Amino acid sequence: MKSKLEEIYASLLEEIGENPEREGLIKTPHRAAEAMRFVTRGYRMNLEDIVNGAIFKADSDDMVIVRGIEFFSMCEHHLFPFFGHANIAYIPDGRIIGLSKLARITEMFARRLQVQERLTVQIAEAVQEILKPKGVGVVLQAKHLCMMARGVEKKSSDMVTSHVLGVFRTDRSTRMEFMNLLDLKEA
Ligand SMILES: Nc1nc2c(ncn2[C@@H]2O[C@H](COP(=O)(O)OP(=O)(O)OP(=O)(O)O)[C@@H](O)[C@H]2O)c(=O)[nH]1
Ligand SMILES: [Zn+2]
Repeated sequence: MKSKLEEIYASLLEEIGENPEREGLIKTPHRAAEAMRFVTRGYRMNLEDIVNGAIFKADSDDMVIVRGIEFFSMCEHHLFPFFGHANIAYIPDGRIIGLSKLARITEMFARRLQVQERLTVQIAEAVQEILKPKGVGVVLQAKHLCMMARGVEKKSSDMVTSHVLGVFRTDRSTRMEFMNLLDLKEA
């Protein structure tokens, strides 16, 4: 039986003037539905499950930065992808988090309909909530297909957003250390 999403994609094909019965398109509603479920799977994830207790005691209070975490998200205005890299830093307060978990947190929020600004804030707040560090800084750099492939058609533009919490907000030198350690070239 066809899922609701498959039926919607079949109607969409008809609506744009295509024949959903032609050979190349027979399985398209099924594939498109699967793809849409994949790029929105973040709605079916939660923070506790993905962090899975991977928080460890540590004495250090030196800045930890994970740079260049790839992400793919979906612009909530056009349902077009935007994609790029996330950079996440924190200052530990007795605890550190498993390295992969910062990428998983990014994935959980990226795989939803988003605007880049909110994605940035949600990642920062999730790290703050689960780890309770002295501060968190997040910088995202991304290219938006809605701006490259349609609309104003600016292919080389990208968007940089940041959100900082705790000492990254109150202490300028911490913030500067973070920004200086980033290597923002191409999204
Ligand atoms: N701030 C922000 N804007 C976004 C993001 N993704 C897409 N947009 C913008 O959302 C806006 C929607 O504008 P509208 O005028 O309602 O829609 P539109 O007619 O399709 O706009 P154009 O893209 O200018 O053709 C556009 O300016 C997009 O570039 C995002 O992550 N953050
Ligand atoms: Zn868009």
